[in-house]
Amino acid sequence: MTAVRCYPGIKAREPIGHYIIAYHEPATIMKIFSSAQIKAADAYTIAQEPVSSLQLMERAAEKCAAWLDLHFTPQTPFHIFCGMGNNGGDGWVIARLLLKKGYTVTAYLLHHTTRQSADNAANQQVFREQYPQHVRDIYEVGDFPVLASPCVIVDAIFGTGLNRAIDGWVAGIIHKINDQRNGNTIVAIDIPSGMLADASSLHIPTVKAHHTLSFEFYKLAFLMPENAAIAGEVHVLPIGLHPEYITHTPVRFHLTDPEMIHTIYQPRDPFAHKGTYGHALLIAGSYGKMGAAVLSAKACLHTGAGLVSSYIPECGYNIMQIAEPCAMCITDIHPHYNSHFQEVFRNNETTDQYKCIGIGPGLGTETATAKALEKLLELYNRPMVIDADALNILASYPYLLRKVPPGSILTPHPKEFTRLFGPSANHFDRLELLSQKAVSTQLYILLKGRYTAMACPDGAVYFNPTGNPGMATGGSGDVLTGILTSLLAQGYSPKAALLLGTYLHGMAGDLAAAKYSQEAMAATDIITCLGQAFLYIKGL
Ligand SMILES: NC(=O)C1=CN([C@@H]2O[C@H](COP(=O)(O)OP(=O)(O)OC[C@H]3O[C@@H](n4cnc5c(N)ncnc54)[C@H](O)[C@@H]3O)[C@@H](O)[C@H]2O)[C@@H](O)CC1
Ligand SMILES: [K+]
Repeated sequence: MTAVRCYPGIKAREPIGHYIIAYHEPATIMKIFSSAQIKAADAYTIAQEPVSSLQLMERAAEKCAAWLDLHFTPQTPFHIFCGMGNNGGDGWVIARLLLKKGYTVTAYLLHHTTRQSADNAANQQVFREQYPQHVRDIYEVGDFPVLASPCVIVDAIFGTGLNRAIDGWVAGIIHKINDQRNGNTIVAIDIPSGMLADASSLHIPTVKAHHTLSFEFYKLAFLMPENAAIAGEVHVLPIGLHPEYITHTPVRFHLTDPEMIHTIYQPRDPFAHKGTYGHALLIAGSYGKMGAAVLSAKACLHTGAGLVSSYIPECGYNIMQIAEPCAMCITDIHPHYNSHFQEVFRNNETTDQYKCIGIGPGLGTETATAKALEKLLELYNRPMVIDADALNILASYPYLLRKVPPGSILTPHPKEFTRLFGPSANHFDRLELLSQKAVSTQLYILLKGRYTAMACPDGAVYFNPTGNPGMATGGSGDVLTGILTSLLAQGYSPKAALLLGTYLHGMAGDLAAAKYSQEAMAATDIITCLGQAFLYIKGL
């Protein structure tokens, strides 16, 4: 069983494999709520709607049972491990519903506490009365059953109510479940047991699920690279939590979605001329790395900038003119690297001419390049896009960061981020650091990854859902720099350019993977597919 992301008009479907991916209803899951907020949404729904907590649990379990029934057949035996809280309550209901559908089910109760939630107790009682021969009790690791493969293990031990690391014999049960991974399928209900929704679960015992059926929302933990091997494929199941709570509750973390991106996208003016959509300048390339300059210039053009100029070392002149005839070229006096690009901005006229500068792809970190960057930052005051070696220069001369024009976009990958801002103990700490730095510098900082995180100067962080591992290849980042520079040059605000550009980049990558495969696609294919991505976003 594999998850696929598909777009209209794309016939080939590329499995995304073990990466986290969700089927979702965008309007409801755009916000990432904390465990406390999810609990409050639950309570709000029960208070506002004619629905009891037991009915809500039944609704959630019905969604899970329907998902399981869609993906498995009654020939596959189910082993459902229930804890004492409401996650375990879900487990009892799922067990009952699957038995009704003709599945072979055994439900196990882990006696990890004497305090059972009321809804768990009610549903356990119903189950024990109806199916007494289908229940086993677990008091210690030795009670773990011998399971015949292939089977489905449903993890309903702990949900979002977990408040500390699992220890003792319950941790032993978690390890026993994980020992069954090969040849069986592990499906976690709401969140893999042991995983904390809002904090790092590094080095603590967690169920390692193949699939997670998450209620209504993504949890922040699912977006963290450190958890990719724990949650497996995440499937968000709407359970009808109250839309008013969802709409009105403020959150720091968001996931961008197609509808949101569609509202950001601005159709072109029918009376437009090439001056309408700005003149972008890309300062890039050095000897041996001219490809980076070409890729960023091409991506910039294919994202709609009116004019694109490429500032490159002398050695790259022919390469650029031949590879991209639509771009204009300015060459540096140095044959192999860029050393005097600040001289383009001798007067206000040239500063006005370039609506946005993108700097960094293949730039190199020569001292002369660093000096030119410092002078450029003193002369140019519009938001710019800073990537790759330009970021490495900022990391080597940290005082330069204060000179970057407010509203600029930095696009580090994790190693560049660490060089710039230092290491973090885990990905939650890194996310906090990312957000703090965006606030303190008043810059937009995009941290590349499976779910690229985009931190804004107001403290909000947006995660981008598009993209695939085929994009983990040289040149993808150069393409992103070109896209972002293009959108800024066209007059999009930095935030709009950031959200739209990153989404487009990932979507074009998904389209390229669907067409050529994740393995065979190259960064040039991302550029080729930008047109189709635009058409998709426009047509929504
Ligand atoms: N919020 C919602 O919208 C809904 C939530 N439901 C379920 O309710 C779950 C949350 O339920 P609860 O708040 O009851 O919490 P859980 O079911 O996650 O479990 C909490 C239980 O574990 C114990 N516990 C906590 N940390 C522990 C540790 N480290 N070691 C051992 N025991 C520990 C607690 O004392 C309590 O008994 C969700 O994950 C979801 O599965 C669904 O039933 C319906 C709707
Ligand atoms: K669980």
